[in-house]
Amino acid sequence: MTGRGSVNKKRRKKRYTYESLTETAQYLLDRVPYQPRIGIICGSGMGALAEALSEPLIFPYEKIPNFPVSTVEGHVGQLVFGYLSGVPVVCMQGRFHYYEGYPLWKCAMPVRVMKLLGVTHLIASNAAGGLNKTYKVGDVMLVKDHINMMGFAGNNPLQGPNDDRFGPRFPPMNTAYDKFLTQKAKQVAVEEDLGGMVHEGVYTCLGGPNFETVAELKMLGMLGVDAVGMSTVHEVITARHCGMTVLAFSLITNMCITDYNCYDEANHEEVMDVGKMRQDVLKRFVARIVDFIAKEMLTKDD
Ligand SMILES: O=P(O)(O)O[C@@H]1C[C@H](O)[C@@H](CO)O1
Ligand SMILES: Nc1nc2[nH]cnc2c(=O)[nH]1
Repeated sequence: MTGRGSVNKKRRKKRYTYESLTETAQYLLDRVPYQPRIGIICGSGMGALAEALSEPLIFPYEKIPNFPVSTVEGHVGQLVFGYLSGVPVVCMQGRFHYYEGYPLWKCAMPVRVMKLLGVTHLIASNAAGGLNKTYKVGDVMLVKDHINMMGFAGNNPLQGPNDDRFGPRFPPMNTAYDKFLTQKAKQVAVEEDLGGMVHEGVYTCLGGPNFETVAELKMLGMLGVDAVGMSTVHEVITARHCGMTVLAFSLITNMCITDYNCYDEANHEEVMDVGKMRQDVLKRFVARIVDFIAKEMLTKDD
């Protein structure tokens, strides 16, 4: 390969360093008059979560040094800083997926940037297919654990040289999802009248972009998976590696089809429609959780 092609290939492969990520964070800190403490990642169709922020400062990904760009419909592709429940937060309105052609370390890169910005708590949302038969479209599943399917095949966002300034070579993952915060989120859900629609379950991320076959879904069900998606796991691993406290939830946007006699098909339009349908209730839900983190958890970290 010669000329532009080889230059692009080198760029794609070049890993971020602590220094290059610091440069990205510094670019943002030079333009934002505060440090966000809570990071929020919007799932497919859930970009409206960022619209709840007051005094928004918006940075399109293509303008941020070293940032990848969003290529998926329903992921606007911008970082939004602002206040939610009076708390300074940063929100990813659009995330990166493996199927877009980005390696997992690149998909998870914004989490490390958040860390360098001062974020200590991450709220990651996603759209997912419901595999647990008791779930319904529009329900919310608080993630209590994940199965890193891609990791089974050796694909992990922490693969490659470890930088101890972010975290240890061998991070534990049995406490990935904060129990205290998850319990509180459940309580908030009941108070917000989401009660019957909120579950706790196991999420898995597949590489995508295709939705699953019936046999694949049957297998995942046997493994104990409650909801299937194409994101979040690599972000959570990266966040836990650098010591962040994590809450994650899935919006169940479609039920997984495990019946060979059913001819319905999963599709991205439906995923986005359900995200829009639930956007107001999710905005309130996330705002309450941010309020709780600020009052009950941030002070302890200071
Ligand atoms: O970014 P998330 O995980 O919310 O997006 C899900 C997975 C695919 O990107 C897309 C499929 O419709 O929704
Ligand atoms: N892998 C996967 N991702 C999704 N995102 C939204 N729905 C689904 C689904 O059914 N499968």
